[in-house]
Amino acid sequence: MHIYFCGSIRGGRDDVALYQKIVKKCQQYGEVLTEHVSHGNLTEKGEDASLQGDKAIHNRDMQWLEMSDVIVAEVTQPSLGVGYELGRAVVMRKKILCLFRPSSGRVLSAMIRGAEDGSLFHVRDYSEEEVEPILEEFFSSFAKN
Ligand SMILES: O=c1[nH]c(=O)n([C@H]2C[C@H](O)[C@@H](COP(=O)(O)O)O2)cc1CO
Repeated sequence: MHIYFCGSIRGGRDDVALYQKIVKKCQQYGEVLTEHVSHGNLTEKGEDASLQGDKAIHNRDMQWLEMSDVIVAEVTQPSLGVGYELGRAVVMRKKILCLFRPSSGRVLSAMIRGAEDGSLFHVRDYSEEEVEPILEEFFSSFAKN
């Protein structure tokens, strides 16, 4: 299974430790194409785009999104890139799980919360210690479909 993980990069790296936990768990179920999003040494400047530029990052990520069977997004730290990826994934009719931590004090965008449709687009509120069981539940339901 190909898994596309979305997490904030230029939107801010506050949750990178949590991204690592999510990616590690997802790797029990398949190949995470965007493992770099969870790397501790990736700063909010983003990947080194000096050679090919942001267009190369965008085009590679859109190819990976097309290849993916499932999208897992940590959406607590707001990120334009993650919002864009999710919008594109909806058009591609991918199965999507968005994870949000209300303990952050933030209120999730209506464009994400309101996209929940009970079949392809799922939004789960969670606290950090629940993340692994939530992913287990999500991937086991995915295997049945
Ligand atoms: O260097 C990058 N590499 C990359 O893969 N992305 C993708 C993956 C992330 O899920 C998402 C983060 O977007 P943003 O940088 O706007 O927070 O965009 C984004 C950047 C920088 O915008």
